[in-house]
Amino acid sequence: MSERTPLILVSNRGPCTFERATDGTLRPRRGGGGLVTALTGLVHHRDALWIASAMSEEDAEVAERHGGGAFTVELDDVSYRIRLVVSDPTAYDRFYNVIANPLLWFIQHYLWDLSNAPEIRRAEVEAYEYGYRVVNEDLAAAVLDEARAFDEAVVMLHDYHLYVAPKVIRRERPDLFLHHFVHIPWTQPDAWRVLPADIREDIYEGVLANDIVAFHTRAYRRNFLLCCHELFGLEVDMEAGVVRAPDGREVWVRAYPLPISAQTFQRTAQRPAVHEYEREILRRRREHLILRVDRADLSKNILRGFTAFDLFLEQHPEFREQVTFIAHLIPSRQDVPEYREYLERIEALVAVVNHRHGTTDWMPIELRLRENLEEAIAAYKHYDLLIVNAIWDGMNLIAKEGPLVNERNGVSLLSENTGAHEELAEFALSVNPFDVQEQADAIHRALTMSAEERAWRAQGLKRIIAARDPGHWVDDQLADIEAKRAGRDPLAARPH
Ligand SMILES: O=P(O)(O)OC[C@H]1O[C@@H](O)[C@H](O)[C@@H](O)[C@@H]1O
Repeated sequence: MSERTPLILVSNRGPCTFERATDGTLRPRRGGGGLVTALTGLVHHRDALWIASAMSEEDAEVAERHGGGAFTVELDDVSYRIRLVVSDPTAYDRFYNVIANPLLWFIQHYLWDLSNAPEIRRAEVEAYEYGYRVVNEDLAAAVLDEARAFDEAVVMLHDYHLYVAPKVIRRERPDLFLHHFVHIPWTQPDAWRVLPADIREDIYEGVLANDIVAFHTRAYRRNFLLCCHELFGLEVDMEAGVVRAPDGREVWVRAYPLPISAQTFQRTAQRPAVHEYEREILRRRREHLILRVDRADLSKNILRGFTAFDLFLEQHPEFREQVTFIAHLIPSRQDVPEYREYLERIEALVAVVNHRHGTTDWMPIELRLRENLEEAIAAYKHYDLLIVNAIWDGMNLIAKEGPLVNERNGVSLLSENTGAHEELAEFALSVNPFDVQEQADAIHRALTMSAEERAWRAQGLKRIIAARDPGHWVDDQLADIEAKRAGRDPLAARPH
């Protein structure tokens, strides 16, 4: 693919949201989450226009000021060319708070089993029709508008918010190359049966309108192929990773595990604000420091993590007053009732554990409910144990960021259901996210591990994490785009 082939990125959340400063001006603030990190790697690598939803009134105001067109934003030394798309607020609310989160997010993290899945009523069907589809059509319209200037372009769509947009784009512009990266797990066929058949079909038709569908791991890639075959009887080649779409086109299905940028992250870890927070941690730390950093999301399995810690303290009372568990939790999606309740349950459980084991001058769990990158990085540097016990997680970048900058040969407790586990299993302590006793035992093992084993594990993790950067991730995808455009055989392209 030529360096000059225009690249259009599309995602619901853009690189920043706008906030009103005290002087009344609108200032960009970097968006959180793995997706923004991943796409920033892409923007670093290639000139690209990034189309995203206006997620707040302030975003909409900025979009309006630019006449709905593209503009440039400078953020943390990166220059982004973005276009914010304003959708009808009611449609957007249905799209984000009824369909994308929770419905699709829950299905794709197995957060329901089929006995406690939600009732689908007219409200959900209408939210799909008049919310999810509408926002997808709005974003697709912006892509078509931007692509009008080009004879050819590659459109890279991202995540579960945009499953329908590709078919809207393809209908108008079959010549554009459509590549869709799904950053969250793809679950097995039965999980998708929660959706009414016509919605399920609409979603798969949408995703299969792409030329390439991409995931972080081979397991999600396999699940997607299985779904195409079992739910829709489509012809799939599991080995080559190819599915024949209903209209006869070949769709490639690929896995590209997302790396972090070691260089950029290490630079961020040297900011003066990080050093300031480190001093505070060093002043207050006990013998052992356990850390977790997560969005307060049900998929992150935060309650079971605290229960495991509770068990550990009960079974190993000699560790009381010796260990502190800092939990940096970023409140997220608070307009969705399940998320609000989850946060309440987290706070209640922390109060119980602290009450049960705490003493007058020791609080076992310290809950930090805020987003503060520098504070979190300071804690990364000084943990003895990092807990990542997600029920399911597309990749989980915390599992990579923490070990990269940690300075104490800290151990990683890592759920076997995270995408990162495919790469890091050898050097982490793998756990089953449901098995709280196993997690309690792993906490004990980590805190009593020999210095040699800790060093061996920590160095192994650092080596794997630093070996690849987002440039490789982007190059692999661009190489496959090139191969497919050139009509090459999928098996002859690089192995997946
Ligand atoms: O709802 P939000 O805050 O935009 O978060 C969405 C993102 O959440 C992140 O946790 C996921 O890794 C991304 O895949 C996803 O796009």
